[in-house]
Amino acid sequence: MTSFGGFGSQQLSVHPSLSTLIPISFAAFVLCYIAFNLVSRRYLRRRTKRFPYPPGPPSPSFFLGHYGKTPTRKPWFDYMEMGKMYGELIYFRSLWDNILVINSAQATNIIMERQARITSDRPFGNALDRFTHWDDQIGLVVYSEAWRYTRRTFHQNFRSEAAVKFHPVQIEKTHNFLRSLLELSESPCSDIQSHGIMFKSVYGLEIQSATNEDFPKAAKELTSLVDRSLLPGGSAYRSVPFAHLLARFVPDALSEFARAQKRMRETMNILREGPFEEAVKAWVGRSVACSPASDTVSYSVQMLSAFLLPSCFLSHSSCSTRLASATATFFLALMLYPEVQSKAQDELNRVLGPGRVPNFKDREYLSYIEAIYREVMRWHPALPMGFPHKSTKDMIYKGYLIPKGTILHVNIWAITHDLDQYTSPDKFIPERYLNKDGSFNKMYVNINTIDAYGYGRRVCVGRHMADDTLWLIMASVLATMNVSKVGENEVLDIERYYADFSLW
Ligand code: HEM
Repeated sequence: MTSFGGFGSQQLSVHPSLSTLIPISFAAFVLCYIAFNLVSRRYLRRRTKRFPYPPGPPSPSFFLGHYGKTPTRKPWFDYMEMGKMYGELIYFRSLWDNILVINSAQATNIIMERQARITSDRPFGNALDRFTHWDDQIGLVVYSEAWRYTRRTFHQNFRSEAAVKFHPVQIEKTHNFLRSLLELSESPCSDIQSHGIMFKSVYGLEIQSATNEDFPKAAKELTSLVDRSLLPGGSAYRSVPFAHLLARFVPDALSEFARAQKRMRETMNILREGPFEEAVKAWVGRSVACSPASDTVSYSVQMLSAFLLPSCFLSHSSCSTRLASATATFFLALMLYPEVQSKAQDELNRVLGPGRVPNFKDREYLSYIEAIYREVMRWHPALPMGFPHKSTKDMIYKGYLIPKGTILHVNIWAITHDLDQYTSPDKFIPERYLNKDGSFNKMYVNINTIDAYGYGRRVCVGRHMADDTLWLIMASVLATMNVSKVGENEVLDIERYYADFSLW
């Protein structure tokens, strides 16, 4: 009988070590998983004999689909361009995610609004999402009882009539913003002020204080991390099996992926715990100045039975970045279209008299300012590809099958720049929202006509507050100052600053 020793020494040289075996078996498992998914897709495709999938670009790789090949820099332009070849729907696969980009208002209305019952899920909720705590944020959480509960409470506090309680905070912060602009402060004013409105409205916190200025910084950082995953194909890597184990156990030095996911988890922790704890501390110690915001905090303390505020928090913070982005668009428009500014100031002088800063009661009398706000939202929508939705049932649209589980992206930019709907869509023309006599066209009164806020049951739940904030900022700036470019190179600088806000 061969001795273990002799055989063993031979064994060592022939068999791979454990450190080789682990990655090989991991790779084998991933390949089997992909193969299984592709075979089951092929089987499922039998259903499409009657109804084909919508058209889309041919897949560059059998296994990966378009993984790693989807556009990431201002992709809304690419999908608009592709629309010339494929039409209003563009369908493709990234790993095993079926992805549909919707380029038209009509398809959006039918798929996202009329079929909202089955298109309101989000493509998150897997193990990696749980690791990074994505799954407990209202904007990312799957369509579930938890989402319904959070959304209902959010809606109660932010619906049109309730959002009125934020007016004093909005006025205070907007006036601070005007002051800092007038003092020609070097600080990135609109960013700080919009974060200020969000933090003070919800938590009663002053972000200028040394103790909590980390929050807006963390919020901005997180937004940039999350935003890329919201693009078509941007989240396919998140459902790779064991990705969460890589993120959790692989040392940061060995993997950029693990480092980024851990950073995301830490940032999410700062944001979901910190501001709420500070607000409760301040509330208990009565050190928060009595403001309408305190109502929200005291209400939230009562509702603490669940994850309520922490789960809303990411959306608050990332959405203050949207406010900053819309404000930057407004300044860009004033610089590029001085005649718009003159017309708005004529209206303010006529309706309010010279020198008076407008307030919310004046809004209905200021049609041109209203039109400027609407045009800002159309011209450069702050989230041009919206947030991804996911379908929970098969559906048929114009003879095409959109299978259950498809990730749906509306190209908001394509809709707000559709030549059939808007003449010269790349130009900033507030008059498109006005009647011939200068009054505001009633067709656009409903806030739901603003595409920038998204669609269906996941439509932006903070839109009334955003709407009030942006209108007030725009009206107040126009009433108190002239915005113009100083030299020829200035526009370039401003555009870089603006690009920073819009992240892509
Ligand atoms: C210019 C300002 C803003 C824009 C353009 C904007 C846009 C959007 C969009 C496009 C979505 C995704 C809708 C969809 O899935 O179809 C969204 C979701 C959301 N927004 Fe906003 N938003 C803004 C400001 C705000 C503010 C100020 C708040 C909070 C007060 C807020 C809270 C939310 C929340 C919580 C969601 C997730 C809703 C859900 O998934 O059920 N947003 N927003």
